[in-house]
Amino acid sequence: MTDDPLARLEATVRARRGADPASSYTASLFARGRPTIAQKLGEEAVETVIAALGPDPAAIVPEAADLLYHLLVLLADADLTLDDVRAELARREGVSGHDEKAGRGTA
Ligand SMILES: N=c1c2ncn([C@@H]3O[C@H](COP(=O)(O)OP(=O)(O)OP(=O)(O)O)[C@@H](O)[C@H]3O)c2ncn1[C@@H]1O[C@H](COP(=O)(O)O)[C@@H](O)[C@H]1O
Repeated sequence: MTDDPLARLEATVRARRGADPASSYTASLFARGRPTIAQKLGEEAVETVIAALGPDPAAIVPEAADLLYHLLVLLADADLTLDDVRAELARREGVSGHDEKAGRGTA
């Protein structure tokens, strides 16, 4: 078991795929499908933006947690993992910002 709560949450979310929707909010999201999952992610992104524009920076934290949770659900629904995202971030480390924006990054 990892010490990283985000990695533990990823494993829990992935384990909810195919579970009884009545037993778990995560399973109910998978049952509702990709459009609903994407919509929920968008809503949580907006709530994070609203918190960011408010007076209390600490209010961003719970919204960011909701956002990350729903991103993990989306990744799992697409059979993708945080390691896929880490690999993309690592790839970008070797690409200049200009080339990346122009879509000329090296693979
Ligand atoms: N981290 C989260 C987490 N973050 C946010 N949420 C849920 O995301 C929902 C977002 O709130 P909304 O008001 O937008 O949604 P809602 O009105 O409740 O429901 P809908 O709009 O989707 O119908 C809330 O129901 C939150 O409980 C989460 N639900 C579960 N987890 C974790 O996921 C794991 C699996 O949980 P279960 O699916 O409950 O087994 C556990 O580790 C949980 O801690």
